[in-house]
Amino acid sequence: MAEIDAKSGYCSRTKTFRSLRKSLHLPPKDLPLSVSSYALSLQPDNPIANPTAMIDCATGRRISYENFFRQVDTLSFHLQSVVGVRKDDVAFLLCSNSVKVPIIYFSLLSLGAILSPANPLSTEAEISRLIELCKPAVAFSASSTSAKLPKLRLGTIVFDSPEFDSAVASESSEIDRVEVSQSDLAAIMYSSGTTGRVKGVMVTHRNMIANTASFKQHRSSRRSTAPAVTLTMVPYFHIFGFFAMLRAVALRDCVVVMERFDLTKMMRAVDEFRVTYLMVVPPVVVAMVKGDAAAGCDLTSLEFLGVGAAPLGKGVVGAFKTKFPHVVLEQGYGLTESTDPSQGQSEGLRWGSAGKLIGSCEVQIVDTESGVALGPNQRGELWIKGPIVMKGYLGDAEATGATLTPDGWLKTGDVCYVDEEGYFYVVDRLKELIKYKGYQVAPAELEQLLQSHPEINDAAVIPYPDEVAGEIPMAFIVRQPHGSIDEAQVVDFVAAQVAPYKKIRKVAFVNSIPKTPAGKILRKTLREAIAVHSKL
Ligand SMILES: CC(C)(COP(=O)(O)OP(=O)(O)OC[C@H]1O[C@@H](n2cnc3c(N)ncnc32)[C@H](O)[C@@H]1OP(=O)(O)O)[C@@H](O)C(=O)NCCC(=O)NCCSC(=O)/C=C/c1ccc(O)cc1
Repeated sequence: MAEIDAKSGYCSRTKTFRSLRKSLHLPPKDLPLSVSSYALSLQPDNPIANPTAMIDCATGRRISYENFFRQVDTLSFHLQSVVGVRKDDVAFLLCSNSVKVPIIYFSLLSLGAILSPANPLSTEAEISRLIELCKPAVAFSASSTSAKLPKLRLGTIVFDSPEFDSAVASESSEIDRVEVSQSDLAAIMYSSGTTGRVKGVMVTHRNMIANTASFKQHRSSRRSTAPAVTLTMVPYFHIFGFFAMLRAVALRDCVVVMERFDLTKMMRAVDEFRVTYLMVVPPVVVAMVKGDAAAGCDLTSLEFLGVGAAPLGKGVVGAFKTKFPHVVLEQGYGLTESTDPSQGQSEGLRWGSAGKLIGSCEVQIVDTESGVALGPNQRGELWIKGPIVMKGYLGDAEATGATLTPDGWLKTGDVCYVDEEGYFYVVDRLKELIKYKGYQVAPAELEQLLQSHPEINDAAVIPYPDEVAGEIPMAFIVRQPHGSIDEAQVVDFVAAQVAPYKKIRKVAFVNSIPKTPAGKILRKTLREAIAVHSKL
């Protein structure tokens, strides 16, 4: 069609950018299919039959694919026949990375149960807010975190227990077949979206199938015949790590599971297990570039570094390329609400770009003032449409309506532009969010806590640039007239009530907080003041 520019994908008639990649090869929409069945159906396509499914990075223990599938089946049988898990039951998961987590995820998905994973470092108060949202029937937890969970209808399964081990090792029979539609919910993931309060993102099986299909298409350009080995240190309780693991299993990679990030151990694991793919967040790239943790390690197996969840500075990209010239560094762009709409391309990468739009999707760049859709090289809010876009926020019609348009566009809250060759660039953020080490921190949540302190009259929280973490939460505090609260007391007060990544890490005392006449905090004014101050 002449109205679509072949280089940028921009359609002058609809004012949208179309994907320049092949359409995704997706199963018919109305075919009953869970993402677990879809993932397993892709496996035989892999020309390199990889026998090992998982390696526990800490112990070197291996689980073969044969054993992995057997354990998934046995656990599914146990969950269905002993625990009583049924289709559409929500399973709340409080698990750090472990080789058992993929087994739990695949079992639950095959039963049509809905996964709802959360950060195990969350406090009891944070967890009870999530539980209120997703109303789980059952939970999975490590023994160290199970006390933070309330009593649930089908109880809590402690996965580092002898009972769990015997449940996955016992004899099992076929499960009662469960028909899962692609439009059914596969997961409820947590995000603060473009505003403060935590929301449950409804991710469907179709969303996950589309994401996996896109990844498979992307991978087909790989030339090496060595077995693909993916090391995942990013947590499986967020969409980035979840998908890194799911897609690696779908492509029959060997997955090296790292529970807790440690740079030296990660480098040694790349060497020892001949890792080809490493999925990381920007602070890890910064650490790889700076230190000498790679000294003495043979990293020649490493082909690809996938970076997501937060922006990566140009300087870091350059330094990485100098230090690891044989490794392709690809930045992707993704959010929980849309999985990943763009992926880097190994051929012709652009510095600072998050790659090109995946197949079967379209985007618009919308002027934030006028609402008019813009063309190539113009900056505006990124809107996305396609099979990867979430169903909405659980039980929150207001937030869903503010984020999804009636004709299916997802407003991302990110300011982007698409260049004349169809490359994406993320340049700013409209949403009120802090990205600490790739984790989302909602300023409004911290402000609410601060404002509850008797010695604090008013408070505002903004992102403060940090070389290692990307951004840290900084609080501006107005003391009560006779209040004497100091920096350490502010930090400790918040730290006692939130997961460690949400801690306030910098404090300034001010006389007033700049606000609009309607009382909305002018965070931009505070951010600009900080920018000027830090240049002095
Ligand atoms: C490896 C990191 C970068 C660094 O690890 P760390 O330094 O050990 O710190 P932690 O983050 O594990 O822990 C945070 C804090 O909690 C502390 N902590 C730790 N475990 C404990 C403990 N058991 N007791 C008490 N304190 C503790 C820990 O010490 C630390 O404190 P501090 O040093 O003060 O920051 C880690 O932060 C990390 O994995 N971050 C990734 C977060 C993440 O996955 N985000 C993705 C969100 S989803 C998304 O954006 C999607 C994007 C996407 C993009 C592209 C796509 O293609 C698709 C999708």
